Amino acid sequence: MMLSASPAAVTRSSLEEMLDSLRRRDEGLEKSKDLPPALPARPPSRARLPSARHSLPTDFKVSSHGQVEGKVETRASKVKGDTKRKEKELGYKSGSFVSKKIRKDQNCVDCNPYVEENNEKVNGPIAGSVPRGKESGWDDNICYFIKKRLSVWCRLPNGKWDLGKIEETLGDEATISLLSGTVVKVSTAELLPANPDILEGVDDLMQLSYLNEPSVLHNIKHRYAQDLIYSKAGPVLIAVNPFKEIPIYGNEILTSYKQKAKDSPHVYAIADAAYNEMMRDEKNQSIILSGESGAGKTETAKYVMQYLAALGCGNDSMGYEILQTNFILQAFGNAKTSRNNNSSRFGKLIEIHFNASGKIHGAKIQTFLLEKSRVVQLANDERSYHIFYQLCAGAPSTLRDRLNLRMASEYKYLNQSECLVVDGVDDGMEFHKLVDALDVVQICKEDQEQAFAMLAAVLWLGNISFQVIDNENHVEVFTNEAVENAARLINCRAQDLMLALSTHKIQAGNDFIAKKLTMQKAIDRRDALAKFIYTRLFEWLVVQINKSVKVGELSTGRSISILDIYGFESFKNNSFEQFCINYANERLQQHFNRHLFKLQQGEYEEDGIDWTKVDFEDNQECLNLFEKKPLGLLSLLDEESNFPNATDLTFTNKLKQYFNDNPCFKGQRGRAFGVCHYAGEVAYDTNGFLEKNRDPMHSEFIHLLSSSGCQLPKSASLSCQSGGLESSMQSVATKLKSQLFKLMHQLEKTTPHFIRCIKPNAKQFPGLYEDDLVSQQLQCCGVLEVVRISRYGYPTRMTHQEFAGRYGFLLKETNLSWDPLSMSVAILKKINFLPDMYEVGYTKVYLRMGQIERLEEQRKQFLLDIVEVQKYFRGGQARRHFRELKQGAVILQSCIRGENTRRKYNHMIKRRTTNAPLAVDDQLVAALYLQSVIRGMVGSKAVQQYA
Ligand SMILES: Nc1ncnc2c1ncn2[C@@H]1O[C@H](COP(=O)(O)OP(=O)(O)OP(=O)(O)O)[C@@H](O)[C@H]1O
Repeated sequence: MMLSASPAAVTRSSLEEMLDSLRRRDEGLEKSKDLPPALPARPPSRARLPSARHSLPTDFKVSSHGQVEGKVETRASKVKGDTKRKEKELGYKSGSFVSKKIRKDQNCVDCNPYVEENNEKVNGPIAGSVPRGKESGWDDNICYFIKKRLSVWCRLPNGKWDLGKIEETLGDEATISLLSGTVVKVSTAELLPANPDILEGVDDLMQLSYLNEPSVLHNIKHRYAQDLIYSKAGPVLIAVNPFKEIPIYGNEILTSYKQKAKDSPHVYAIADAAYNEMMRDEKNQSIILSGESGAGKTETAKYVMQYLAALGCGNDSMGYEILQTNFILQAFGNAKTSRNNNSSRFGKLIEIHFNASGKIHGAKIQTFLLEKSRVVQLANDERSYHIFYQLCAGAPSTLRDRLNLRMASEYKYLNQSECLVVDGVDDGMEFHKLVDALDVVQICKEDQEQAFAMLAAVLWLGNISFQVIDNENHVEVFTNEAVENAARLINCRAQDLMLALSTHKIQAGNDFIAKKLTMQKAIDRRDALAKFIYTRLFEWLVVQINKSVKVGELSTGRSISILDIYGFESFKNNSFEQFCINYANERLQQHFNRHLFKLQQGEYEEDGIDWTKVDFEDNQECLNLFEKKPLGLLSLLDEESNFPNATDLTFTNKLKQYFNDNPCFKGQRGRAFGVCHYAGEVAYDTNGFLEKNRDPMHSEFIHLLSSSGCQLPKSASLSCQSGGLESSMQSVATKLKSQLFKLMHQLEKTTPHFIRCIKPNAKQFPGLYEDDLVSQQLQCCGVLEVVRISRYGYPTRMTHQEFAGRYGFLLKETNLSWDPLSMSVAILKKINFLPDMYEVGYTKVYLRMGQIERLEEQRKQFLLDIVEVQKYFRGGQARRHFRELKQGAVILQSCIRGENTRRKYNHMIKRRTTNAPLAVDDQLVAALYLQSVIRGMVGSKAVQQYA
């Protein structure tokens, strides 16, 4: 279908008539509104229709797919000047929580994973985003509050917000009596309106009349104090970590969300929404968890999976198997850090696939960049991966003997940080649970034992030491049980292992000669082998799990992906690992921004919706700092890593030279530099950056492992030699970047659902809510802006084709000549939506939060009514059919009986003509014959009458 319109059309089409009448109705409704003066006015009725306010461009066309063809001038360009002026007039002011950072020309074309798909949409309208005129109403509101002496939030000199009542004002100074009884004098600029008591602790921040930093913080705090850890910020679920068990999970609660008996914010509700949307639209969904380290992402992801497993429990064992994979990956990929006792040290995307009837029929797990250095090097008070401690504490004696296993305290890789246990965790018990989980995902006992042998080999490698043998600090391996055990577990000759650890092969002509390594190089070599074995073991495990949970062909259009990556980290000393983790978080933040701010607002403008932009903290500039080619942190890091004489210091100096003027970069003394991330500034020490980025794959290792008599190390080396060779040549940073780009492409094909996990305190204590910490996290994820966009925005967007197709039958009369846009308008008119609740764009219908449910409800009811009518109709039809059959049967029977009797009669007549005497029987038969003939005649007469 092609639709074109000309603003200059003289005759009014029926569509225009309809649009006008709809607008007149909306205006009528609007006038009747009686809003209290003190509350900020709802956005004035914006149920505008394109023809009423925006003339369609002359070359405007809608394709059959509902896409705008031709150039549509965006409203942004038209209103930009106006709004700037308006902003000035209204004295728009950005508070700390709603700080604005708008940057132009921020997308680096060759560094953007989205560029191919929608460059114009993302870059175009947003670059010059305009502050909202509407939100500047704070000033007016506070004047009203001051006049009426109402409750206000007041920022004290220490920066904290407190609730109080305005006693009096003198010029720009207000005297406030705080709830504690203290009276303070502050500038009126430090006051913000407080919400009425009735709005205390609302489920959804969208319900707050006054949306400001202290109100949001207070609302979440109030709920947290009552163990209500979940709140909504429009479409985003906010989950505050309780750091204690609370009875809000389990089968009973799960069932009430499943049956829609409960609808308060909950992780189950998000999972339910994703599931229903997937089943309704046959579109892949994603649930994206973000938040700082220790904020609760992994725990929340587990509850999502638990819910989905319960919903899609067609193949019971599959749901259970998928849940068990969590346990295995946590054992091998999580560790105690100073911020979180169970911190994920890898990123994970799990796709759960469903069949047409909504039952789980398989899954696929992808992991990203495991933190390798943790295997060999630990910060104080931190642990290596849980699995090492679990194995040492829980392995049964037979296994211990076979692996020559000792206590964790006897291994240097584990005892260096002097932290061997985690409070409240029994590693021995965890080991048994792990073995059960490995059984569930069908990893055979033989493979399990090989995996444990590799772990033990890593531990023994750490105990290998070297002795200096000459003046040049060249070393040899110190022969002790560590070498023997490590070699035995890898299943290679001890001599070969010693050579691989202490020598470097150099080609001389056609021969190779072994050159002794120096002490540091040998230690690095040993650690590199341990890291290599561990990472290959981790990868092998993921492959085995995937084999186990994959069932046949994975479906398209019916999957839910759950993304849980390591949270943003900022320590006192931040190294290459934090650099990578924080870069990954920047990418994820951009995905969040893109979906909740950029795409949505861009779409409104393109589609002619009357929309005033909400600004947000865009992290594109920081991403550019990382990704830009050739001058970005990652490119320069790669360049220096390939340069033989480069050092960490030359790398840092290069950064300082190139990025001196970049506002996201902060040059620091020596080998340090800082990056202004979306979540705050982080100082990185580049010590070890180049080596960690190169992550060299020594040929000696491949040689050593491929000679192993065990399958697992052998296959690890083979995978490196074949398919993995190219990727093993890539630097860590490049690998991470391409993994993240691939991930973003994948996520782009899904409908995202966001969960923002918040860490209420750094001590991991239950019940402790630190305002500053929470405020900073909410600020990072732009909670206020999300709520604002949601409050005034339209989460449901459907093309006119889809809308007309789905709801067109609700119209009593339709005109076949109507195009989908006319149908959409007619439907909206019929449904009687409030004026604020929808917008009609050039290509789509836009509905506010909650409206689609209303429409769906009406659709459902209508369908039920139709079924009811159909039921009566079909019943009547079936009854009539039955009667017809019955009558037919009677007629048929009477005909057959008549025929039979006629035959008998003829037979009797024949006997009479031959003068044969009539027997008594024959007399009886004759009487019966006469009777039946008469009955037959009466019956057919009745039937004829009835028919
Ligand atoms: N809903 C919850 N109920 C009870 N405790 C929780 C909940 N969410 C998190 N926790 C507690 O907080 C700890 C940290 O949570 P989690 O490991 O999920 O954080 P994370 O955000 O994944 O951190 P990282 O990025 O370091 O992996 C958990 O080990 C658990 O003790």
